[in-house]
Amino acid sequence: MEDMKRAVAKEALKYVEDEMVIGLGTGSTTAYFIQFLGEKIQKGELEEVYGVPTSYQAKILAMEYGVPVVSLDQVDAIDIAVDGADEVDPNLNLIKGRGAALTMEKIIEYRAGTFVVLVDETKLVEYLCQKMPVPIEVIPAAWKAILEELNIFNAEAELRMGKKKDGPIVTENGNFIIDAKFPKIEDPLDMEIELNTIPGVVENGIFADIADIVLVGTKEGVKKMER
Ligand SMILES: O=C[C@H](O)[C@H](O)[C@H](O)COP(=O)(O)O
Repeated sequence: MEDMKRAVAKEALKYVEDEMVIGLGTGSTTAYFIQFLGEKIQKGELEEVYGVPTSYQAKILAMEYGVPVVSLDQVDAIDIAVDGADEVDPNLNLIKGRGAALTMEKIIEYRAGTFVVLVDETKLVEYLCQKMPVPIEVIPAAWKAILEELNIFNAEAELRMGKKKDGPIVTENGNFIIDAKFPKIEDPLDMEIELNTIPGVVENGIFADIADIVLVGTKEGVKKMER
């Protein structure tokens, strides 16, 4: 599994050129990309490249490996964004947010000239929500009302609890996460928009029609899916 993650991360470097502003995703797969990117910059093989992190994890890794970091409000445009995903359907719609960074990820990746997604083959599904729930970032005061509202969609939904923290996890924006397992998402774009109309929802982890390229790590090597 780690070999597949490393392989897709290496492949993603081929899309990076001098003077690019790069959206730096969150998660274990993108961590390799940030590492390899930093190593290339340190060797002088890439120049004038800047990273816009989607989370503290991405920022800390970028600092550790020597990728110059800038914030979204310091750049005019993002040339490319690179990030992992929890599920990818045949039309390159995604579920993201296992790491609770979905809101900043979507803000940055929506704006990227090219959005490259890095996954291993276990993330490929026939339809969204086949295996993974949709993470939904919510305003803390609204969590219970939103949980109840999700019953309309027949979702099995729960508040995400901390592992090394008592009580719910708190996102980098100061919000809670609800993980909602829907029976089957027939129309990802429709569902993405509908969930965001619920008052108190900040953003949800369906990324419909955003990914341009998906690099899939398989036992036979890296495969490319493109829209
Ligand atoms: O919030 C986290 C992100 O959406 C991650 O990019 C996603 O969960 C994939 O992470 P990983 O590469 O560790 O499977």
